[in-house]
Amino acid sequence: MVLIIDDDIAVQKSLALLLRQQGLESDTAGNEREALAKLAERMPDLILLDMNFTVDTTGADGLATLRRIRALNPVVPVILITGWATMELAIAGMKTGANDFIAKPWDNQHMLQSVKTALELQRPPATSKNRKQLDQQFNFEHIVGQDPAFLQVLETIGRVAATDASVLILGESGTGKELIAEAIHENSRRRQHPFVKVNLGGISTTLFESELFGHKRGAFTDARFDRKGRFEMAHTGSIFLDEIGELDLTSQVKLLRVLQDRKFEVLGSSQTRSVDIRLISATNRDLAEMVAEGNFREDLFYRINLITVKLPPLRERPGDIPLLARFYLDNLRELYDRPDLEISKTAMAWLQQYPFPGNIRELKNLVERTVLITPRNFLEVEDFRTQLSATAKRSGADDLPVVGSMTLEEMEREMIQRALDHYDQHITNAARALGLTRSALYRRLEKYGIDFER
Ligand SMILES: Nc1ncnc2c1ncn2[C@@H]1O[C@H](COP(=O)(O)OP(=O)(O)OP(=O)(O)O)[C@@H](O)[C@H]1O
Repeated sequence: MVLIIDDDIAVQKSLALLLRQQGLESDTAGNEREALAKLAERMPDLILLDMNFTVDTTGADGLATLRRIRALNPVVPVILITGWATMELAIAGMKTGANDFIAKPWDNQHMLQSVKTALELQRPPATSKNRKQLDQQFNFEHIVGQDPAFLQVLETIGRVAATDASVLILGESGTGKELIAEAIHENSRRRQHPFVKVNLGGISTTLFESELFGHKRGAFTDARFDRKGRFEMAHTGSIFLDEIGELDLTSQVKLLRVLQDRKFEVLGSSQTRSVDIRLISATNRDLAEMVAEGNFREDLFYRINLITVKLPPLRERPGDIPLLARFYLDNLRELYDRPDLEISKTAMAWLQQYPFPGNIRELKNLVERTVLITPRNFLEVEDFRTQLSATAKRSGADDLPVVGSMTLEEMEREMIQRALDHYDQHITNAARALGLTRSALYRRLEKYGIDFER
């Protein structure tokens, strides 16, 4: 049963009808006293609480009611309904332990999505499963790992995949955030629909709107054709916003608006469009710290992280290193038709103690490079070590310009240009060769004003 707390009878009725159409029973309360009496009688499965449910539009009563509900029951899911004007109250409500918030006027589909998600997530998480059990239940193909902390991640994403909950994936560069985002989509009921990836690190403020919302021909000087935005492409599917921590404050407001209302306008068109998406985002930045410093909007933070998943760095799960190394070796055996490829025991132990600052991506590259360069099939410690030091040596002292002839910045610019030329302007490859994330490379391209072909 869902308890609707609102003094507006029209709101009570329309919410009750919406829920009934989905087979959900509901009850209503017009004020706090009535609500608390009903809660004492029977605890509902979910509460919908209007933050402005008295004539006093400060909404302070909604917050006070939420506190009382939490004192009575710390776990019953509560979704706040709030006007744009009282958004800070919704944020205060999230801190007080609300599960989600919806802005008025709400979109019915978005409301139901939030209700169903809260109800589904309420089920107690299963006890820790081993990898085999997880594989029987979910599709985690191409994902290697059985370290307990990593299995916990797989268990969480398996459980939340079926809901429409927004998921925020945190982790250092190369820990597999994109792979995990894909797995969430693949295990969701949206799997037959698009999975659209957007790298927010590479998008300037001016490009942001046209990239995400699309534009009409003539919307601005360079808009020679109509362009479909990423949100529209992701309709009925999932949208993956990578490097969300790189987004500037202006773009954050625009993103919040569409996530809140599930509505947006194509640039150059006055028509409002509705969109049905599941949001997955990722970053290697400390978003909570960015919120504290005022560099990331708190309301956006709460909007994107109904569920947070933290991927452990590879050095914290050394037990997975041999599994990953063998996985990549198997792929290479097939790819290069070298069935006898093998990693010696000592080499495996050596790999296991290496800290891999670049995480899984670095391990993958190291295995690939070593296989390519080494003519023998039996790979020893020396073969791996040579590859590591070869990378280090390429920037070795002998080849460096004379002190005073170049600044560090000039060298950086030069190196970036060389990497782009070497890889025919392929950003991902150039970034990898430079040991940067794509977004870090984009930032530098902008900083140095280097032209590149997208
Ligand atoms: N558990 C895993 N099993 C197998 N391969 C993995 C695993 N995790 C990551 N990888 C591989 O490592 C590489 C890096 O992963 P991914 O791009 O998902 O990392 P990321 O955290 O999104 O990195 P960045 O923050 O730099 O964008 C990819 O080639 C991916 O396929």
